[in-house]
Amino acid sequence: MSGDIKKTISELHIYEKKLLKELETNPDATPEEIAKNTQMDIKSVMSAAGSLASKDIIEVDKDVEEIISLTDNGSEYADGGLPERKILRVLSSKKEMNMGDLAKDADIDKKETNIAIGWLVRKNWAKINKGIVTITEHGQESFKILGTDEKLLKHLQEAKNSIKSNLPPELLDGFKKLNDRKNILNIKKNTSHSFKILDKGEAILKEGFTIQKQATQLTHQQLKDGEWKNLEYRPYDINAEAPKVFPGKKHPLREIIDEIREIFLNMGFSEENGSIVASAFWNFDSLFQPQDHAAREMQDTFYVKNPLTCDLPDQKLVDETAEVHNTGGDTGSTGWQYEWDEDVAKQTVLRTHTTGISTRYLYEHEAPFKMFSVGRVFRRETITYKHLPEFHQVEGLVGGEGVNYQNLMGFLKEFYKKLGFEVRFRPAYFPYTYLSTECEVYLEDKESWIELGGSGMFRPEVLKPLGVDVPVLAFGLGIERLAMIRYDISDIRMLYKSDIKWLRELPTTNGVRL
Ligand SMILES: N[C@@H](Cc1ccccc1)C(=O)O
Repeated sequence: MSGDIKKTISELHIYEKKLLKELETNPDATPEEIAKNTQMDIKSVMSAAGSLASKDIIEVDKDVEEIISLTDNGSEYADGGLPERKILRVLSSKKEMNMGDLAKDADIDKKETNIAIGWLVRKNWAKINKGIVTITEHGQESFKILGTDEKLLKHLQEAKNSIKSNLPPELLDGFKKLNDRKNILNIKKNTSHSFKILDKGEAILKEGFTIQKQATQLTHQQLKDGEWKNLEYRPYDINAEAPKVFPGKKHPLREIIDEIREIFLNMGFSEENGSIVASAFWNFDSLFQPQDHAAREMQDTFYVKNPLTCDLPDQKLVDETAEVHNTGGDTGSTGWQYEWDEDVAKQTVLRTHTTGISTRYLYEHEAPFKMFSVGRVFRRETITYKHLPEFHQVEGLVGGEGVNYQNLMGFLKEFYKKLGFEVRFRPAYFPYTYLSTECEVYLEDKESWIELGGSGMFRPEVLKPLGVDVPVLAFGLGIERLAMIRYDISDIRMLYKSDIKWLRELPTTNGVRL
């Protein structure tokens, strides 16, 4: 028991202790008095009391008092009498009268007269016949005796404010009568609290405690001079509500991009960047995309006006690219069998994929290759829940002796696994790869597979002109769709909406709401 009490004491807040001590010396103190004596504000007193009550240390009683006073109308009745009394008074000397005269003599208005007469008739103090009112014998006898309602009127007029529970019991009946009539009484409710120490509170007081400010922080000095040993410590309240704070944080899309970059860097890839404005040569021709390919048509590609054209790379590369397009050169292919047009290759485009970075990288570097790049790409797409005209891709390639299609599947599987996705592969077609494959992931709520990106082994028609004679695997994967699944959003546009509520509430990848 004593152990329990000690534990309870150690968990008491300083306000609770102050309140308890005050009640010990001043058991009947009101909350206001306690507030004054302990120099707490009334709110703290009440919350400390509530807290003590919840631990069965004290009891909090609530008392509601009804304070009764007279309205102006009620005051008038107290002075001059109730309307029915006035009428009875007039009738007692005149015996019978018509209603109009009665109202005039009694000095009350018609409506009140009617009500009062109705009341007198019901009590058998008066009778009415064809508009003539007469007093009964019973009325004659009793008109001088005041009713309890009239006595209460007098009482209230003298007392001004009366507490209902203090009224003389014989007047309570009068209260009911007056309260049933409108506009005579004002009733105000006053709530007051009183406290009572319970057994557990007594035990705590018996055990004794000091009221000491509880320490929440230690100073260097307190540690040094040993004062920390004498301090009373404020216990932790792990249930206390903490304010929500929303400090700045990375945009979810940026976060997933950085995570992707980290995965590739960890897998030994080096990072490359390119410009979003590119020549058709790098974006299409270097990838053996025929110059009449559908993707180059206006509905898919944004062509740039300024600069309208780009310089082509050095002539040897241009010539070999042209040759491959026209005849296949010495790649074993027949090419596209047309007249490759330099002017088409010079056009400026907003890159439609990041794969142009890959061909350029292969041209500018020596094998072995292991490179990735993250960037924005642009396509004239109709906006839907899974399509945006501008989105991010992560592009990558691995090239060297012995690199093969199985390695490609291995890299992709590994990459998606690290991000937390299970993917499936299906055969696909790209003009620049063979074999080619597309990765897909299942969307639960749409009940469909969604394409995440393409990949394949670069064709000799691509590699030869670039001067590469080792096999190269390559991939280009969409990022927004991954973000959609990761953040469980059903519409890709959410990523660009700047919906501050969503951005704030969304936990960061490591689960912290930061
Ligand atoms: N460029 C393709 C993806 C891809 C990259 C590399 C090789 C094969 C396919 C796309 O944007 O969909």
